[in-house]
Amino acid sequence: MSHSADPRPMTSRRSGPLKGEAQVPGDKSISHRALILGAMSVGETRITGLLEGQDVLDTARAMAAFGAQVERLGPGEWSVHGVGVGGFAEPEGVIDCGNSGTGVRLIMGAVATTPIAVTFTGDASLSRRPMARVTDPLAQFGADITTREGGRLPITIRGAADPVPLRYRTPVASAQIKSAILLAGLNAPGETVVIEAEPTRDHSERMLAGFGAQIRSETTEEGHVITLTGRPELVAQPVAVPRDPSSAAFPVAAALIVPGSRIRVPGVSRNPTRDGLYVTLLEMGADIAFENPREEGGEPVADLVVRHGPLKGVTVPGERAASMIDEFPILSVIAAFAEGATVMNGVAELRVKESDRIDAMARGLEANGVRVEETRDSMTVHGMTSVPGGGTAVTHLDHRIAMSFLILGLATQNPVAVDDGGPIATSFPDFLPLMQGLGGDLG
Ligand SMILES: O=C(O)C1=C[C@@H](OP(=O)(O)O)[C@@H](O)[C@H](O)C1
Ligand SMILES: C=C(OP(=O)(O)O)C(=O)O
Repeated sequence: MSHSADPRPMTSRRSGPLKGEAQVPGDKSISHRALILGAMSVGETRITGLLEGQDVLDTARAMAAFGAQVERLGPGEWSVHGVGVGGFAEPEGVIDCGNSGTGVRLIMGAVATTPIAVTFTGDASLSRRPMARVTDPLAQFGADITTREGGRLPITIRGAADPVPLRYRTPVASAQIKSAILLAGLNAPGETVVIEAEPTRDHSERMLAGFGAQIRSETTEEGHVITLTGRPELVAQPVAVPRDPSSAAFPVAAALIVPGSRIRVPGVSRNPTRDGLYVTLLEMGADIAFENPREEGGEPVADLVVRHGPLKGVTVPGERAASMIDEFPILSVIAAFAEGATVMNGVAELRVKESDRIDAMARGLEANGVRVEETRDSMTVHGMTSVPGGGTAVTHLDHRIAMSFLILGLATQNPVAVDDGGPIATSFPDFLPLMQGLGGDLG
């Protein structure tokens, strides 16, 4: 929900060794998709391990507004009785997606081929983010779409009564664009095809197949090609949401930079399309063991055991960016403690997230004594043996910026403050108690 809550300043301080087990929340990407696909299915979808962050709660509310029966049965346990593909009813009010790019872009896709009129809104951050990347292809299905100037929210979509399928090459590596098109393609006759230059997170493809859609992915000379056959009957499925590797990155980072730490983070998704941070950390020399590798809810998972140790700077190739796109803010914090420079290439997309994450990280790190260089699509962090801290980071309604700087302060000489930790609740509501439980001095 968009709300203008008062800012919640938070501070973190140099801490003793972090110890114990970090039970991080359910994966945010899979949680949104479980609710949306549940709502587009026939029958009851039971979800366990759902992330109960504000982004996902906003998606749950939207599904109820379209006529699905959405019920919370217990912590992380939800039931969705769907209305079937093409079965969404016109909602009475606007659909407010709060802070969530995934929520608004996927739901816009899901309504674009159903003949209902829906107006979407979001908070100040979401209202600044580009939406034409999704509304342009959705219009090609036959939807009638009006946006605020510059393709921004609020947006009204009148879904196509007689949709035509689409063949579309995505202009930027984005699972949200791909997923919006696939969800729209569900109610278009024939084959909808998405072509991406670099593979992006594949949860939509895995889950659509699990719900009974005919979908295939192949790598051709055109790129990574996903083909969906429209008008399936989606069949309700139990969904066990694995723990979020993007949330796990915060306690993992803390253990890597606070001397003497050793923590365990159980049940984290190791989906290869989400694994780039962990590949990078191993290259930096991080001491991370992946124990008990197994399959849970259709995703590879493992228990992470992380120990503090020396790290060295590396160059992260641009081709890896999509598989760790949300982890660059926390990587730039880890990089501040590595020997030498860490160069992050091909990261222009960071400029259109909840905030301009290159700018937010660069300014915040500089305020804490770390040297950073940036270009339009790269960032270089110069590591140091002792990081001064003592600064305040501006978080710009961005949960990952807030969490990244609070982790920084656990290992700096002086405390690190953030102007507003409120947005952390969008993706990791128990971040503070979880980090305090490991021994972190923050709040
Ligand atoms: O599809 C998804 O669930 C997501 C895709 C990514 O966004 P883009 O598609 O804009 O890269 C990522 O940053 C976001 O947190 C979640
Ligand atoms: C970019 C993110 O989310 P979204 O695009 O869904 O707002 C994120 O969680 O880092």
